Amino acid sequence: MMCRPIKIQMEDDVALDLDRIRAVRVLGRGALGTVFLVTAATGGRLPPLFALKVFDKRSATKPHALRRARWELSLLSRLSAAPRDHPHPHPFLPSLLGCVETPDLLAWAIPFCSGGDLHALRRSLSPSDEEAFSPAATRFYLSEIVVGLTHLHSIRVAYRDLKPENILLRSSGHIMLADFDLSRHLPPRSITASSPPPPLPSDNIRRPLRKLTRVFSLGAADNQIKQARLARVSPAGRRRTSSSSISHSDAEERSFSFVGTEEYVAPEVVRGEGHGFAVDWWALGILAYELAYGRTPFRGRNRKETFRNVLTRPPLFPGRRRTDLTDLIERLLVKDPERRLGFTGGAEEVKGHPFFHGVKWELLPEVARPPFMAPVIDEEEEVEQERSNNERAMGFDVRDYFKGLRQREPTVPPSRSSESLEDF
Ligand SMILES: Nc1ncnc2c1ncn2[C@@H]1O[C@H](COP(=O)(O)OP(=O)(O)OP(=O)(O)O)[C@@H](O)[C@H]1O
Repeated sequence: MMCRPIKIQMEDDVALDLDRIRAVRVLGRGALGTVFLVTAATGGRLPPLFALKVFDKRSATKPHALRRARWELSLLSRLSAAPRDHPHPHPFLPSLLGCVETPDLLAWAIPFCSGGDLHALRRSLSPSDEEAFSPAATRFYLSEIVVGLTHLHSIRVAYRDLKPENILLRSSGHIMLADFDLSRHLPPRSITASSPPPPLPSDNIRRPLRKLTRVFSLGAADNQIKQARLARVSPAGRRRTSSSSISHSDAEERSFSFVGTEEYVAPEVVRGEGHGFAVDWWALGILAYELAYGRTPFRGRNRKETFRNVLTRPPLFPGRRRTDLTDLIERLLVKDPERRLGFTGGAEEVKGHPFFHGVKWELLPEVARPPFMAPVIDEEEEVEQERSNNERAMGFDVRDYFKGLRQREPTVPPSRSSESLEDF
């Protein structure tokens, strides 16, 4: 089959050759695509294992699904393009390893995160949802997320889908924000101040790694960080929300589409007022709450109740003890976006909150022992063994995977993705 590369701005050639890669297994299925663990033929520029997100053009009944897939790809390309002042891939954002388009598929490769996602990790640690991460672990993850958001905002991109399921964990234990199909470029006038990306070193660069305690000033209680083996738990499906865009003459400045995951949607989005970068700071508040307390603060019995809570209720904290974390959450969960932490001062304002006091932001990627490390996976070894045992039996071709799906479902019903992305 002819595979044609997508024209995107990259310094290196990123065209993937589907004849030279084999899928080992499906890593996950989302509203937009299926993600595979993939191995490439030896000798190329690709790592031995990587993730391949594949968008099946034939199963998408709505044109905006393809548009979203293309947007995600173009953003990844942009994140990977190395401007002179920031020459390495961002440590907490994915880099684009390659991409390919066929008449049926649009596929792109990003680094494989063997640690699963934060939602699965939290559930594996506390299945009852009662306990959650320690303050130190919460601070570590929030800090890395803030650095990722700082960079996105600096290139005028609002993420709009911050939630634990989209925070993947690399084998190093550091985070990688994933899933950018809901993100949106916001033109300058809508921008709340956001600082330029810090000159973070790539995690490809060999440097002496640092201990968590040298990057964070940890209190005694915070030192009780436990090592945990990660269970591969499928993230519980949380409904993503997407309904009609609200038309507005000012639409160039702000986004008026109604997207996100119910429990993470900001009040201004519920009210249909249009939104800017402050939606990400709101979502950071929800995430901070969920990481610390094991549940989101405004969840109701149904969508209507959740939204009512989002609009009217203050977050309530178990035990009512006031801490820097509860203060941070309250300031991020201010209903009026213009009074929300981060609106006026951007990421620097968030970083300056006392909860983050002592965080050495530029050293974060060098923390050698993050709170949780993924179990050492020997998939790479397995792949190598299989490869030497029997080259032809190794894995499967992603094109065959989708052909097989189509044969089993001759008339493809509207997919979950096309339903949930309706009218975007
Ligand atoms: N780089 C990666 N490494 C490991 N697993 C990954 C990677 N990227 C994605 N996954 C897995 O695949 C799942 C689906 O990926 P992703 O969220 O990007 O797809 P999507 O179709 O955009 O989903 P959504 O419905 O959230 O929009 C993720 O939840 C995750 O479990």
